[in-house]
Amino acid sequence: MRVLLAGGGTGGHLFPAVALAQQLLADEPGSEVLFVGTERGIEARVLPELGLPLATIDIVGFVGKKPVEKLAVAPKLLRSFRQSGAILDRFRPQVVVGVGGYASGPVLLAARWRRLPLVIHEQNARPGLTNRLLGHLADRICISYPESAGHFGGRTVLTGNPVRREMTEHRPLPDGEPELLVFGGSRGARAINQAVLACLPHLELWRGRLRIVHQTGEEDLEQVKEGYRKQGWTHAEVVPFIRDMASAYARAHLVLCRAGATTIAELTACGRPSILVPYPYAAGDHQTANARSLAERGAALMLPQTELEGKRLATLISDMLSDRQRLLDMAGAAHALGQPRAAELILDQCRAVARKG
Ligand SMILES: CC(=O)N[C@H]1[C@@H](OP(=O)(O)OP(=O)(O)OC[C@H]2O[C@@H](n3ccc(=O)[nH]c3=O)[C@H](O)[C@@H]2O)O[C@H](CO)[C@@H](O)[C@@H]1O
Repeated sequence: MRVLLAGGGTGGHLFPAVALAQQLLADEPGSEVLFVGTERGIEARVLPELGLPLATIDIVGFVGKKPVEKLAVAPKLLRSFRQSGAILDRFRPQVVVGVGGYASGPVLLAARWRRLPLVIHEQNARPGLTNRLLGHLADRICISYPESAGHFGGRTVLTGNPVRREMTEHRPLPDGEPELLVFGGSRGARAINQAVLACLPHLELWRGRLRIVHQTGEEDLEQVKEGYRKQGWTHAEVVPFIRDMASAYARAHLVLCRAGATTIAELTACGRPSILVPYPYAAGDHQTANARSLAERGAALMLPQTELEGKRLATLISDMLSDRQRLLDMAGAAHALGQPRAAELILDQCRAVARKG
């Protein structure tokens, strides 16, 4: 099957598309995939490293702009629509899959113009703007949470949110010295970075015993590195971005992170206990809804950002790492919520609507 995957911008949109490409290439070795995104999106950094092909279009975001600025965006939208058409005519996909993020908009519109079959994947319980606007054009809408069906009318299929292949293998909680994985979605989270530095003085008993792997995002890297160094936590690994998240999850006894939909899908696929700090400004506060769905099932602890403070955080981390049975129970509850067949189910929908030939 020849599949065009449109969208990205952030990891939460891109990595489910990577999961689909990996599954398709494994199931049908003769198949072809092409991603369409932007030069500025995470896809331009990540896909070449994975050996997956990317075509780019020029597009800028619409949301949050003033009316005058929106007008200025109009010619760019037209150009991105033409660029998308040219890419579609060259690649001639049998099906186009939109994974959300504004780059998927013009591609899906240009594909519908050419009467190509369209499948949309929505990662969140509350759908993003692009998917809401384009939902009525799609042949199938694959959703990750039953709640989002209401936003799309009919044509939805509950598939779950697929995770990259290397994360689908469940690995039990490791033995040995404890390891804490800290990350703030695909771009890092300043509030988490600062809270972790503020909690170190309250984790004195753990110094030298607890290994921390901390993704900061690009902007805060130096400041966070300096914070660990000043406080004598010399064995923390502080990086702007983690390429091999599967290994990072596998080594972790506890994860401190945001509650983006793809992060949640990975925590449940890998079966890892977590402290979730929802990003409070996400559209419709959807990260709180994501976090709550795990917390209510004993699969995570939710810590609202308003309560994120050094001493409190240190107490939570310390209490959890001291109680292996609690970690194991939480890991088990998380794993029970995983959706290991999500990629296969979405590809089944693609096959059902794909053009022949
Ligand atoms: C602020 C905001 O609105 N964020 C949204 C965005 O988040 P964001 O892009 O942060 O998405 P998620 O938290 O869902 O996923 C992050 C992804 O990046 C990967 N990763 C992260 C850090 C790292 O160092 N290396 C790495 O590979 C993770 O493994 C995961 O695959 O898209 C998600 C999916 O639509 C939404 O649910 C989030 O609410």
